[in-house]
Amino acid sequence: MILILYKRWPARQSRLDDGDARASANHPTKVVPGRATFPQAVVRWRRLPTLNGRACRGGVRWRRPHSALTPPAPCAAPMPTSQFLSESQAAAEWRELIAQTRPAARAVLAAAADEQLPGLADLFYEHMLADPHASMFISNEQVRDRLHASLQRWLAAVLTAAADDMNGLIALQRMVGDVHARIGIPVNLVARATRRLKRALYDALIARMPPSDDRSSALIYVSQATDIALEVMTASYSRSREQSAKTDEAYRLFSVMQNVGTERERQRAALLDWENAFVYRIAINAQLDELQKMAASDFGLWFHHKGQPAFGDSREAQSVARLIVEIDEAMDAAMAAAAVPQSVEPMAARIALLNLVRDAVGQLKYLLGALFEQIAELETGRDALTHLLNRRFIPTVLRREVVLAAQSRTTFSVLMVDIDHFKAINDQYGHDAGDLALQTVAALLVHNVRGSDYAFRYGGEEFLLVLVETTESQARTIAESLRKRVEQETISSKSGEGIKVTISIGLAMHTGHPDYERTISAADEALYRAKKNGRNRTECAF
Ligand SMILES: Nc1nc2c(ncn2[C@@H]2O[C@H](COP(=O)(O)OP(=O)(O)OP(=O)(O)O)[C@@H](O)[C@H]2O)c(=O)[nH]1
Repeated sequence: MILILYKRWPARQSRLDDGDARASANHPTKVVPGRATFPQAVVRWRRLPTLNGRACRGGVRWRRPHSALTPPAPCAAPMPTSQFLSESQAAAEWRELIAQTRPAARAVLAAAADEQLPGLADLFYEHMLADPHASMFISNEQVRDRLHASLQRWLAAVLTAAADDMNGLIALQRMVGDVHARIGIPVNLVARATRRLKRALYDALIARMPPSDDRSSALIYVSQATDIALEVMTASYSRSREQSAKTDEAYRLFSVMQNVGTERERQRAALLDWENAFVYRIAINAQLDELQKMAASDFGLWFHHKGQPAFGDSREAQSVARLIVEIDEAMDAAMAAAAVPQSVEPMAARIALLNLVRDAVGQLKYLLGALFEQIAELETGRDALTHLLNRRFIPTVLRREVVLAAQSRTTFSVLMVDIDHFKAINDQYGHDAGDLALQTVAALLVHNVRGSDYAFRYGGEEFLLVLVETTESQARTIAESLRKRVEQETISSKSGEGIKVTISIGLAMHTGHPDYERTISAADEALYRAKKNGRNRTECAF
């Protein structure tokens, strides 16, 4: 494992402490019906479970669910779970392994964990850094500063795992897999380096223990426990990679897709043409075998060759494919029935077919509309209200910026911006005024950063800015100038009232760590402090 683990979360007070209703599970953030809200923004601050006190000493903490950054695409085909051991199976297997491991073997493993870890971590990273692909992501300095200690913590957790600690242990493996996926460390490389690690551990145990049942038990534990850990990691790595591949692809489509509107009209018309021809032939009592199959129609061909690849493996696309097959099968069945003399009353069979086809085509029209709507959103790739970039592209952009920063030896900053007391603006002036405030702040943000920077709508009244190639002091200056610029603005409501808004900003620098989520988390923590310390201010994570 490259093991870029998260630092222990600082035990911080919950947003409940400052009387913030949105932090309360009993007071979930309101969603404005029919408004440009984000599904992710609905659950903005939530209680995260602890990793058995390891990852979160404070017991619980409140934070925005960053994992939602890579949105749970409703369209994503789930990873076939049978390919991977499920986490509960893995936990059960691990518990059983612990129960079967002899106490003396466990004691030796714990001692080995204590003594051997630094050497083992050296060996692991030596191997990793020899690989040109991995070394692109992990500089020696980073390994020394952060990753070395993370790997040691992981190895200690695996070697000294306790049965009652299983949820945390499994969650740890899942998190490592996710982090590897975000950074782009290939799973085969991790598996290879882990083999080296295992080999070294075997050697250490063999040197430490004479041949005995205890030694065998310790060796079996090392072998099986690392395998289970790796399997959980790999499953979560694969899911994350699949998801990010979809988002990258969406970004690519967003960049290159043209004429979605024209295509939508063309295919709607093709579907209608087919339906009209079908109804006409039924009406004139034409032979059923003269009817064109849906799969062979203009629409069917287009969907098979172009639509399906463009829409991906979404549920809607799968439903379209299924309906096309169902229509054609119903036509085959009706033809077969008509061919058998006196088997069915011919008119009844035709009417049954007509009803089925009309119903299926109705569904197809609806599904087609939904699919094109999704693609149209991709085409713009922008939030409809503010015209800022859609937050789903944050991982794609930040992954690239991490690589560019490493190549050019520069850094970038992340600003988490949140409008203060925005709910009060909605309440006092109405949601139209709230929308106008959002648009105004968004425009001010975009127009007061460089063209090379990125501005995303992150949640309801929250924005994320990425300032490329900026130093700490430049980022601080830009953040403050944005804050002041918004403070100076007066927004005119429809009723002519002047609305004043302020923003709070959390600022974090990319530190060279390849996991961009760390930077977002740091900016998020800083924003939390800015809110807590009075709002209309910038707080830095450094
Ligand atoms: N008008 C409008 N309101 C929105 C939109 N999206 C979210 N909101 C509202 O934004 C408000 C955010 O309120 P809170 O999360 O309590 O935050 P706040 O009032 O800004 O308080 P602080 O952030 O703590 O200063 C909620 O009332 C949401 O309903 C939108 O697209 N348009």
